[in-house]
Amino acid sequence: MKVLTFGEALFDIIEGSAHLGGAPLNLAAHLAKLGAKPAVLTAVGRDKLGKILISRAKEMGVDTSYILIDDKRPTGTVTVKLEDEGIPLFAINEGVAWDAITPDERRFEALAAEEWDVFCFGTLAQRSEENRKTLKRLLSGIKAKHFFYDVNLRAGFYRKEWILSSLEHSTILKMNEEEAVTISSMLFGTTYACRTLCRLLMDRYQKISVICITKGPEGAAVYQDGVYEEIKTTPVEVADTVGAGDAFSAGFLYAYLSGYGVSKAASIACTLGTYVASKPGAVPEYSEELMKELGMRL
Ligand SMILES: OC[C@H]1O[C@](O)(CO)[C@@H](O)[C@@H]1O
Repeated sequence: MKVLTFGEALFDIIEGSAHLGGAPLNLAAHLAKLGAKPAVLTAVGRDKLGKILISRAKEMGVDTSYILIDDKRPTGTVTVKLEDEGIPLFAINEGVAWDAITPDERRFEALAAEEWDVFCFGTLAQRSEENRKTLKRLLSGIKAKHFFYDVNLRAGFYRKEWILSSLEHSTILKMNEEEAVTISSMLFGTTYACRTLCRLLMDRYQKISVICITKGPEGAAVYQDGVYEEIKTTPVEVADTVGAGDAFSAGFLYAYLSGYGVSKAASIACTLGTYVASKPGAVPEYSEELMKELGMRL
């Protein structure tokens, strides 16, 4: 399974300790752990953190050949404050390496020459003009069976026009419950229930064939071919919810692209997302128990 993710790669500083982070990198790391072959198109600085990030990503089985090195900007960092129930508040530094993901012609050609199973992107990296340009080129130049858009809104770093153009290009859409409320009022001027929102989005965006909505401890919902289904998850004690959504995405994509139906894929995704919420950071080690469970279900 060949996956390309595009966007931020960084370190989350959660209560003083550094963890690998950035939704596209988290997603790739989980996909690699599950057995896919993910590559990340991002940028780090020519600094110590950048070196560590690349070597950790490599160790986990992520293809780092599209991680660009920026001579001027530092590797991205995010300070994460945890609110009640491990809900994170992000202070996302600006002017960092992943704000200028600008591959040269040779790299663009290499990316366009490959056949990807899925190309994954989000909203945050679109905060810079350089990245919006790169993304535009990728969305029209890359050969991928699926275009996975994780809405993943971060306060202060999204605009309606970026979301609308992202929706135009996606075939699989993922958001959480709060993002569903934002999207609903942004697009339709009112807060529709998730089921109605899914139907309206699919009527409007012909390319979208699957929508996932994560609901924290409640589990998730998945919508395909007019069928809306809710998947329950077993609640856990939460360490922090950082990266739980990214782990959900990885579990869903891995299972769905392996040929499982959307409800089974969403259930596996919930297992992985819940596990990540129970551990500090976005990409914790997998326990024996988790691997056994995934092994039995995949
Ligand atoms: O990508 C932006 C932020 O969101 C996360 O990916 C979690 O979903 C963090 O690791 C990162 O700081």
